[in-house]
Amino acid sequence: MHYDLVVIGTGPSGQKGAIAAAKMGKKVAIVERNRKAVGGVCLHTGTVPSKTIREAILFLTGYRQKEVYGERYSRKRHIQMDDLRKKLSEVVGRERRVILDQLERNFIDIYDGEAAFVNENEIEVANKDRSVRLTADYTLLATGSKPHRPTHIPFDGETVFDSDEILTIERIPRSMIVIGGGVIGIEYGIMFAALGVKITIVDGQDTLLGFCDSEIVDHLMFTARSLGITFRTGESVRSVKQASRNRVIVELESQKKIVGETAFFSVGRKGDTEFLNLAAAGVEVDKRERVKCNENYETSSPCVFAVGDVIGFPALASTSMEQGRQAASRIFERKKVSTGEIPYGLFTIPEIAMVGKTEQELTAEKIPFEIGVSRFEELAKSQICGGHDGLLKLLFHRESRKLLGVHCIGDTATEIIHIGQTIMAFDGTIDYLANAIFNHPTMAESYKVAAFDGLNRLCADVDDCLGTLFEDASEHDVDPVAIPATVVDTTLETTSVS
Ligand SMILES: Cc1cc2nc3c(=O)[nH]c(=O)nc-3n(C[C@H](O)[C@H](O)[C@H](O)COP(=O)(O)OP(=O)(O)OC[C@H]3O[C@@H](n4cnc5c(N)ncnc54)[C@H](O)[C@@H]3O)c2cc1C
Ligand SMILES: NC(=O)c1ccc[n+]([C@@H]2O[C@H](COP(=O)([O-])OP(=O)(O)OC[C@H]3O[C@@H](n4cnc5c(N)ncnc54)[C@H](O)[C@@H]3O)[C@@H](O)[C@H]2O)c1
Repeated sequence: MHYDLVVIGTGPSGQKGAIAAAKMGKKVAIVERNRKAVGGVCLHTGTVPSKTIREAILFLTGYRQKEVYGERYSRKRHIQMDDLRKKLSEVVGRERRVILDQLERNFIDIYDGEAAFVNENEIEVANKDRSVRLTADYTLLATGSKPHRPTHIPFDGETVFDSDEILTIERIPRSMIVIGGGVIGIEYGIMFAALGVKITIVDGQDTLLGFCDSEIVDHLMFTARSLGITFRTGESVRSVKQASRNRVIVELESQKKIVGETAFFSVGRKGDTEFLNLAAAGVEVDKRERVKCNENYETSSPCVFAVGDVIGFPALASTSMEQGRQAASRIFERKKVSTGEIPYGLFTIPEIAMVGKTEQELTAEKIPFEIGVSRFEELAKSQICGGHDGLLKLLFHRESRKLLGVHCIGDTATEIIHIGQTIMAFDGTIDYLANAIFNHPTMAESYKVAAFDGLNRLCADVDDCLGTLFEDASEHDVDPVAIPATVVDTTLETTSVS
């Protein structure tokens, strides 16, 4: 059978790439190892399971409500792994049906089996029952990634496990040594700490989550420590030994020994390219088995494009989807690839989200900026719902007042970050936020509070604050009537503080 496009992999990047090409009127096939795996790592072992389990933990432990009803409040005592997995099969089953339905109604042929190149225009798809050969003008590699599993680590799936296996462990351990404090290690580490598991996180780097704003990371570390997590940063692991079924000993190069019931290995991921016979198509990979490609998703073979985790950074479900769509329009419409600011969302407890530059980056680039902060404990919505722990931080240019970065920690951070993302996409200023009316009570109001805080700081720097705000209002094309209200608020607040 001949196709305009064969997509390998049904994760977010493959699905969206296949659908985009089908919408352009192309004949498209998509290949997945087996039909059960439709949806990819995202649906079966990555994003969706980890977030479903997180939600179950927050719900069953009554985490958010403890502030109101006291530390001993919980919805269920003696939570088991099966309680956490209860919702998972339902969520995964539904999502899988939605994906299959979307592919089918766009007339995309779905093949079950492991795909491997015969040459750059021919692919063999084999499962235990049969093997078929497909020919294609173009192939889109969307095969994703898998956990990096060093060979000297004694993985057994129950005492020493990776992020695929953590979903099937039989019972919640009393303690867990997390090796690798990247996004996966920290998300799962904090989740299990919220369940009362004693967590130690070991990482080779001195600073964790280095791409996030350091104030936000400090805030997260404070909360993590208050949940009993111990951090061992700047440490190398010498060995991991399984002393018995419920006892692991991790030895560090610094001679420290950490003893725990279990060890969770999360030291990064590698491209899922082992069985693709990429050499037959002339496609090159790097040392982590990721496909090498340029910014237009073109690989070293002119007929083969690659998207999603298999090409590495940023390796998110959100970016993977967009890469799939953009690759399809690059292949068939020769469109230039362009992406705006990428929002990051970390589903830690509390959650973290960011868009744009961090304070460290602006300082290094010598960009004159000011900060506006809103603390969630001051928001009515936060009082109503619980989850006071958090803040929103706006970074804006001192002269143009354009928003340069937004950093948030706390409940709904991953949702409300998109407000900042949109303002930045339209080159918006902090004045817009100070003047806009937000629904009350909402967490989104934190933008307005932070904007006022930012304007106050800017004001504190000039002699004639009132005059400056009026001048700036006309300069920045803001309704001048709205600005004095800010000033009145500012004066009152300043008076009450002094
Ligand atoms: C624990 C965890 C939590 C995560 N949380 C988040 C999050 O909160 N937010 C976020 O944005 N991202 C998150 N991610 C990342 C996200 O899951 C990935 O970025 C996303 O799944 C990548 O999508 P993809 O389309 O590249 O491939 P994948 O989802 O990896 O799918 C690839 C598919 O290709 C198939 N395949 C591979 N080789 C072949 C072959 N030879 N033949 C046939 N089929 C093949 C595989 O079976 C798989 O189904 C998380 C990842 C993990 C591991
Ligand atoms: N919310 C989200 O968006 C989300 C959630 C989970 C995963 N993800 C995606 O999954 C990807 C993979 O996550 P990850 O956490 O596995 O990888 P990662 O690359 O983010 O982190 C790996 C960590 O392991 C450490 N490390 C490596 N080797 C080590 C060793 N020998 N000893 C001690 N520490 C070591 C590194 O310093 C690093 O901090 C992420 O890059 C991200 O794109 C995203």
